[in-house]
Amino acid sequence: MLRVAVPNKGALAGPASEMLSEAGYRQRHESRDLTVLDPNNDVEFFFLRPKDIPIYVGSGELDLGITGRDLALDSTAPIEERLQLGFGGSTFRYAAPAGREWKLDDLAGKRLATSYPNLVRDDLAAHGVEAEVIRLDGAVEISIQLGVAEAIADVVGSGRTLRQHGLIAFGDPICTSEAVLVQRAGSNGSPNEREKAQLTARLQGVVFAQQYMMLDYDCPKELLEGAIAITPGVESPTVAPLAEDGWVAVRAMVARKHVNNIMDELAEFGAKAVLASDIRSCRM
Ligand SMILES: Nc1ncnc2c1ncn2[C@@H]1O[C@H](COP(=O)(O)OP(=O)(O)OP(=O)(O)O)[C@@H](O)[C@H]1O
Ligand SMILES: O=P(O)(O)OC[C@H]1O[C@H](OP(=O)(O)OP(=O)(O)O)[C@H](O)[C@@H]1O
Ligand SMILES: [Mg+2]
Repeated sequence: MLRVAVPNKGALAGPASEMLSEAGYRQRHESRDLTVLDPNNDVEFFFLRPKDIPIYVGSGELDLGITGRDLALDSTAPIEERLQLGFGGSTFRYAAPAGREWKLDDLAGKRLATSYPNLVRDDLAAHGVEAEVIRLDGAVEISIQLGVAEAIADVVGSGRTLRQHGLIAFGDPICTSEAVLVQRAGSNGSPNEREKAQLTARLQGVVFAQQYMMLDYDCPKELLEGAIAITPGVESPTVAPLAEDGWVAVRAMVARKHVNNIMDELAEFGAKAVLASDIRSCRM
């Protein structure tokens, strides 16, 4: 039986469970449940703190886990990314009081508060900056005001928390994060590889389905070549004859973020009845 770790709280918990449900797995109904057995799929899910998930997966006790790339990098556990899941996007950045220009070198000799001390120490070392790293559990943005640090390094989503505390991000992002499926480092080809590959493929199907849409349209035959250039699909589009002579129906997957531009372009080009629909899941 495959044993899989899922975030039990925080920004990643809801979307991770939704993605697993969409991929056909049983998820918990009670937020206090710490395990769920899915006998049909031969998987047991363990609901754990996202920060702890690299430890369980790195020890080999659990086969796969969902966590944030930033948390995975901060952990010293031997784990590797198997799949990017496309949600929980954030950047991890240095920040300090607004009102002056900050550069990375300005951190030399300063106290820097963070919940991700390893990630920060590695980045400071890579830039040759020596600063004192103060480890806090959360609410890091308030630490400067409270006098324990001169600067911070923290997760930035919308940027609202930084603004609210009069802070400004500076320097290149230390890390660009999203939710990732992780496994123990070097465990590809382990005895349960087939089961791990199946869960990975199912999640990949949902990730693709969320990032793509299906486009259908009618196209005059003489414009087909140009229309295919606009919607080349993933492999190549499906083209089928229409009852009316001189027309074909075209079906192709397009990236969700470009769908409206592509629909405008097709309509301008001479396509008719351009329809966009959601994809629930797929295997590529
Ligand atoms: N505001 C946000 N927007 C997007 N992703 C976020 C945001 N906050 C956190 N994350 C992501 O979620 C993960 C951290 O999750 P979470 O906040 O649940 O952990 P935690 O801070 O260790 O736990 P807690 O805050 O409950 O003590 C990281 O991968 C981070 O990049
Ligand atoms: O840029 P924003 O959209 O404002 O989000 C960023 C904030 O969200 C996270 O905090 P969380 O809610 O996890 O609380 P924590 O500080 O206790 O970890 C993160 O640590 C930042 O504080
Ligand atoms: Mg948090």
